Amino acid sequence: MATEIEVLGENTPRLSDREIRTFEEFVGEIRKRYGENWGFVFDLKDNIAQVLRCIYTDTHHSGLLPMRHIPIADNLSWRSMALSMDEPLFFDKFDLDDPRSFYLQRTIRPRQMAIFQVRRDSNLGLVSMFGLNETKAYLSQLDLTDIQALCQTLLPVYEKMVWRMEQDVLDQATRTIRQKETPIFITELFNRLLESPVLLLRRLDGNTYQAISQNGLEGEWESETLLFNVKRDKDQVFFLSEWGKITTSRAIPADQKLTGIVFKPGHHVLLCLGEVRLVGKTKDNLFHFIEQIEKLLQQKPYQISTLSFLLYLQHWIRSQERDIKIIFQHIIDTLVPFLSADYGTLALYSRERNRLMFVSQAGQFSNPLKDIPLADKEGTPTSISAFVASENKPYLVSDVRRDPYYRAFNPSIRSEMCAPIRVRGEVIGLFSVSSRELEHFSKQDLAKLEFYCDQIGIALFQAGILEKVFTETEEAKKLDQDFKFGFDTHTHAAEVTYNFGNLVGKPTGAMRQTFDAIHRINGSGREDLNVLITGETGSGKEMVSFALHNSSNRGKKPMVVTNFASFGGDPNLIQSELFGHEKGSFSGATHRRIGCIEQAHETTLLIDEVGDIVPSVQIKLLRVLQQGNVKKFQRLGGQETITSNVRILAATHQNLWQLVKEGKFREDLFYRLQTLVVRIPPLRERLEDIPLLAAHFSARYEQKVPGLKITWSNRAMQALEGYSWPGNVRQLEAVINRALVMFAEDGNMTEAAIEQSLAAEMHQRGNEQESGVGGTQLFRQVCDGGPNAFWGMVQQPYRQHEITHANLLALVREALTESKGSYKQAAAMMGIVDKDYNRFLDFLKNSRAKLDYREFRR
Ligand SMILES: Nc1ncnc2c1ncn2[C@@H]1O[C@H](COP(=O)(O)OP(=O)(O)OP(=O)(O)O)[C@@H](O)[C@H]1O
Repeated sequence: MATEIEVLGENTPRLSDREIRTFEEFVGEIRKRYGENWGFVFDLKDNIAQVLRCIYTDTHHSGLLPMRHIPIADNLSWRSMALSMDEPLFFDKFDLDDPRSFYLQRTIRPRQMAIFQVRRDSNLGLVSMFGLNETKAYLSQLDLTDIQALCQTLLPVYEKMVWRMEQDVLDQATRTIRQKETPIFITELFNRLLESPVLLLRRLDGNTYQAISQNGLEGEWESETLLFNVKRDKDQVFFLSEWGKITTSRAIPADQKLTGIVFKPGHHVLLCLGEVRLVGKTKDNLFHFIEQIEKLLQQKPYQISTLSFLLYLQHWIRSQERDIKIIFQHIIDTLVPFLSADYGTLALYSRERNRLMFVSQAGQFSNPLKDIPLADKEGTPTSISAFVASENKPYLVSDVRRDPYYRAFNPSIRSEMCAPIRVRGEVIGLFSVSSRELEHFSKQDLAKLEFYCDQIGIALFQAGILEKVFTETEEAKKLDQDFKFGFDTHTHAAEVTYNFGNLVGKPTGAMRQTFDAIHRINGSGREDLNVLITGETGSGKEMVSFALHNSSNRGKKPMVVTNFASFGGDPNLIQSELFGHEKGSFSGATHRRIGCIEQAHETTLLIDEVGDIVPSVQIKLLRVLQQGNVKKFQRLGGQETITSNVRILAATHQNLWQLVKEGKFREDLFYRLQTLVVRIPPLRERLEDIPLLAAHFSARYEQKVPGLKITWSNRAMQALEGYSWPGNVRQLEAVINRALVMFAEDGNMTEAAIEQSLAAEMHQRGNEQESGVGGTQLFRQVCDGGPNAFWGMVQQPYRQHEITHANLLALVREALTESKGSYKQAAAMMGIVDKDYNRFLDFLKNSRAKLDYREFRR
């Protein structure tokens, strides 16, 4: 018998001749093998509307199907049931009176029914077979397996159809959303989703409602007054159990039940006319929509917002845009807020390399986008995403601190979920989202995430840009290698090549220009150019120098650092520091000394606080800087010409131009240094970096205290973000460390711990300004500290910037006050033994802390 095929349903996409032929061949093959008496129905799963759409049936048996679509829900119908199963569903003696047969017309009485799944990862649709002849039709278990396999030949058509159908719905909705006001869009959307006429009402007061939009309803439904009782079912759905007074220009058809959904917290009511059953995924989706809509409707004027997430997702994927990074960024930007997550990442999985490439991120945090292997040497997954990639299953983590695969990058993250993006069953990527809240995501959220990932997979496949994804990401990865800013706190630290050292900063934030500058300088390969690094004290100038040095050809040798702030403006000392001196070249020059330019042969020299070099030495430095990398000079008091191949970097916290204007800095040297400038913004201009820095310092601290796991409360982080940080990153580090040592119990960083540490900080800074009180305290501590306490309690912390110059001055002032101007006695009080007395004086001199003793002789 010739097979005729009919397309059913208005919203069903049209089929090409080739697709029709595929179905015909399938039907022909089954009839050939199993007899002529089979009728067929082909259903497709519509993810957006959450219904089964009948796409074909053979004409002969078209009476089997009603035109309306079947909601996908357990036990609602045999077909929706079969959709949720892995195995074919088979009835030898089919019972037409079972309520689950509701969607089959009673005019035809099939004896047998078999429903098969067409599946890739999840079921895309069904093939139903109805045996109409009592005697002939019979299928064995073996036959079922055979037919199930045969059904897979339809897979390409099903995949294409799913795609086209979604396109179609989304296209229409996208057009609507662009053209119309939100209420109209909402009613259209619900009308489409629920396949029921809908009415959107706004509460005026009490129980008076006004209709603001309607769809699928005939007649006018204006300014209605409505009384209704809502019934709340156990899952929080509100149904209208009874209409109050409602005026319409048309009567409500008697055979239609009325159902309503009340928006939470409820200034709006969406009424659906007809039988709307909310079950399974449909309900989840609707809830999500309802919440979004409620938010949307509260805004004035009504505006389009995240409600359209799916539409925009599809829109971006189907647009002419072929830059995968842009597409991914749009996907993730849309979905992260929609999933009420604080952060999300999208990674690609390269099977050949067995690595994950993180390509986009969105949300409140930022992490270097890395390329990491799937497992470490022991075979343990390197992250939650890696675990999901290897298992090919979604994964929900309610508390990341208890998860073996979680790798912290931000201390505020508490829960996470991740799902694979698959194309033809193979994992090609991972989408993970995280939150600051414990147990933030539910199983339903995970199901949603999986659903979105399925959409992304289908879309990428259909858009035919997957190959491009991989090649482009490889290229991007090469570029990213140079941009490996940031840090990593735990095990995959070894993975990161710190071309920029441990320089932490949000690549998209205020540090962007600094990173760009470093990147450009590194990329230029011009190591003969002078680089000046500017930034306030503690902002990270030394770290930037290390970043420049480490990534240069000279990076294998250690960088030499000199700081002129400690030379008290003494020209001999400064010159000697730079060029070295011969024995006896000036009083105190008891030995030959090798200067730092010479020490830095074949490596880099950082001249810190270059603004502190006195003008008489500036001219000599200028001559050196003019020479290119190979410097020729003589030691102080020497005749021999020394050659050193050195790259010089200079840093300053001062405004050099101001010094030029004041006559303290040579203009020619100023211009020479200005060739390339890397500016580091103060921390107060990049508060977005604080969470990253906090995580970085916490991780460092954790390494020092085995077993300690530091946790951050949101409010603690906010307290950090609320301070102005005059001492920049160094001060932040000090505040965090102090809070950890003194105020945080078991590593719990609370707001109180931060507040206390900040209070101590402010107290100390206040003392510094008064230059005295802090000194008294420090002096007492040193005196009580026993022999040699001075070196450990003062000299070392001063060098490490843990105590400031003002603190040191205050200490010396206090010591001299106590000793009435005697340095000898002051030294003894502070535990300095005789043989170290000169060392003590030298230290004070070099630190510009050797005060005139005469002031204290009273
Ligand atoms: N971007 C950053 N990432 C991580 N740590 C940083 C960063 N910037 C600064 N730090 C930390 O802050 C401290 C001060 O940094 P650094 O010594 O580089 O500042 P500086 O500008 O050279 O200070 P100064 O002007 O006092 O010499 C260091 O201990 C470093 O660990």
